[in-house]
Amino acid sequence: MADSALSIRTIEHSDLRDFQNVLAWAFLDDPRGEDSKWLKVLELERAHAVFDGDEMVGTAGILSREITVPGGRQAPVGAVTVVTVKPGHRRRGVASLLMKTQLHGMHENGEPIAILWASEGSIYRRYGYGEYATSLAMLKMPTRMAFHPGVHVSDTRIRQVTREEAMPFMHETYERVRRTRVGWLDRIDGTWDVQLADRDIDRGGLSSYRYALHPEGYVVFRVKHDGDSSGPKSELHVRELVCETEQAYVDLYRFLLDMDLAGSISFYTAWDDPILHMVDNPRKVRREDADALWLRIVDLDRALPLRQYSSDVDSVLDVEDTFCPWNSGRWRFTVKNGEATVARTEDPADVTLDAAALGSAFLGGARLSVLRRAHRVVEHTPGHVDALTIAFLGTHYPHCPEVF
Ligand SMILES: CC(=O)SCCNC(=O)CCNC(=O)[C@H](O)C(C)(C)COP(=O)(O)OP(=O)(O)OC[C@H]1O[C@@H](n2cnc3c(N)ncnc32)[C@H](O)[C@@H]1OP(=O)(O)O
Repeated sequence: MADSALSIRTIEHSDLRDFQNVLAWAFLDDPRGEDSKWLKVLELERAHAVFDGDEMVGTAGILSREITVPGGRQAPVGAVTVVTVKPGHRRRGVASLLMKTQLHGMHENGEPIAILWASEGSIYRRYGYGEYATSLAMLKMPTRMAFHPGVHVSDTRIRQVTREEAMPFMHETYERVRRTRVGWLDRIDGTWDVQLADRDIDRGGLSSYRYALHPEGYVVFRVKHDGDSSGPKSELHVRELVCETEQAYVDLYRFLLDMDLAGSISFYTAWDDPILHMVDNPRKVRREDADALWLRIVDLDRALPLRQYSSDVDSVLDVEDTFCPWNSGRWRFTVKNGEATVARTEDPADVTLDAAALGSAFLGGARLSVLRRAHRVVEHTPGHVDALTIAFLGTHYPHCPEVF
């Protein structure tokens, strides 16, 4: 429950200095004033601040984006960002007030889905966000690994070019590719500036970005220079690898693996990145998994029909949602030929689950059958959880390649 001394409103241009100070201090960062890269994408009319009297003590923003959902469709999504509370004002309901204002506002605007990257794993489930809506694999591999004999590398020439030369091609390629990848987002010019920010302060001690183009894809990476008397062993840190064809993916990986003076490659990539099956010795690829997007179904009856499903089902879902109570209660969820309809019903429930569980499963990330084993989903009619699990799964794991 929020402290009654608190008030909340959207921000104006004159609030930006305080807004940036609060978020910098909350993230243990240096305030950057006008230099903050987040200014390039912040939508003032969707950014909220909480005040204790005249003092700004909390911030949060929503970015109006589009996400690719199963079936290759695009759905509007509120990308929640810069949720911060000034040190000294925590644990008195500031973040909860921000979350409630955002989600109720999205409901009134008819925006069906919210997504975020969580700074800590214990914050967002209470607000109905589901973990592992998309996952990440953090891969580290030695260069010069051979491919499995069946992997064909083409003789296409890959060109390393300047940022200015690369940008137009990258914009066009990304725009086509993101429409085919579940979990990928659209980008405006400001998004590119944030995602590929390349000032000294953005580099974390690594080199500036390098850009390499293939006719059907591109790779962006930084270099961490390293080496000793045994020879050079610089690290290539891949920022994004975006390809329209599988051949380009193979060719660009080969380009990186064959880079002279480099000893290893690191890449935060899709959970099911095919590289593990491309190389001759998959154990040489060290892999650590992490949650990526957390997803919140804001309006269940608007959100569920937005995507396509893998098989037919007909189940009554009893949904628990105290934070967004308009979703609570029983819904008949029917899929025919991949298309879903959702309607209120008085029929008995086949499955009970909460909003966060539904959010985890929505893109085909977490499996409802696994959530049942975790006691997050309860089956009342045998067979329904398995049927729903299969309906929600896609051919690939969902993946979101950018942190916003
Ligand atoms: C999408 C993003 O922007 S992710 C970035 C999130 N921001 C940060 O990590 C910056 C540093 N942290 C902060 O600014 C703050 O601690 C926040 C935003 C995480 C939480 O703000 P607060 O105003 O303290 O949260 P609030 O008081 O509303 O807490 C609500 C509940 O969540 C719990 N909670 C809040 N933060 C945390 C946390 N980091 N770990 C565990 N529990 C937490 C509270 O204990 C409380 O639980 P209760 O309802 O059972 O009493």
